[in-house]
Amino acid sequence: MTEVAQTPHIRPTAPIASTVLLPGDPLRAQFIAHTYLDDVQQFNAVRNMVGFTGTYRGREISVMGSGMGIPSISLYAWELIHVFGAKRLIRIGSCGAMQPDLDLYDIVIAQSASTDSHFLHHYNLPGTYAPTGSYRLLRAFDHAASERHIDVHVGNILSTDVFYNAADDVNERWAAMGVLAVEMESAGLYAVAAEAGIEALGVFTVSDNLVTGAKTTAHEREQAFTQMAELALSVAGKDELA
Ligand SMILES: O=P(O)(O)O[C@H]1O[C@H](CO)[C@@H](O)[C@H]1O
Ligand SMILES: O=c1cc[nH]c(=O)[nH]1
Repeated sequence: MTEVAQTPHIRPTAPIASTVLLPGDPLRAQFIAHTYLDDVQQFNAVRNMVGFTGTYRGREISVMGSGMGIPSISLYAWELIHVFGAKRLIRIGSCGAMQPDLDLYDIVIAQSASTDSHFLHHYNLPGTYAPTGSYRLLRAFDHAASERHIDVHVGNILSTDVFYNAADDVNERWAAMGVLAVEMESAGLYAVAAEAGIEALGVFTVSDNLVTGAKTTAHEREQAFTQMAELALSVAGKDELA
């Protein structure tokens, strides 16, 4: 009998699709799987980092929590790619807007992800690497959004290691460089995907605005980011990306 591959963090009890949506919050993964996918099977429960596979408009798609921060998403992304054959990883996260004109629930797409993390140093490159999202996925998202008359903000975001920063001017300094919003994973995801030669993109719903102080609740962050989930599913379900 062939043994099913497993890792310290993923012990599959069902197939894993080649396209995986990755919200940070495992309960957001569960909500999306049960709200949108047909024939859902849970494939992972290790550490309660639940993952599910089902079909969306007939195409197999998985959705799994990535946890918070680059150390967490990078190990799940690495295992999904190198052990379970994932070809497209789409992060669907929440972000804090750094620009005043971004409203709660606006959609941000990370063309690139600046970072204050040291994670990229382990690639030992002779310069500063620029983590970049997949242009093909970005174009598909942009297209899907304009078909639905949804405005998206596309640009550079910050993937930070520090949610509660002791210095009080960091957000303004990144914002002055045109950075749209802050989250905590995409720079690591983009690097892991780039090294493996697969596609990745980070898409976000604005959960709070660091300039105006507006914010959503934990429950809204789990269950109310439906526009982003629907966009991601429509892109993941496209034949031309398979
Ligand atoms: O809502 P998720 O996808 O977890 O994303 C954001 O929220 C968490 C912080 O609250 C970090 O993981 C950050 O990147
Ligand atoms: O990482 C994050 C995510 C949402 N809002 C923030 O301020 N930071």
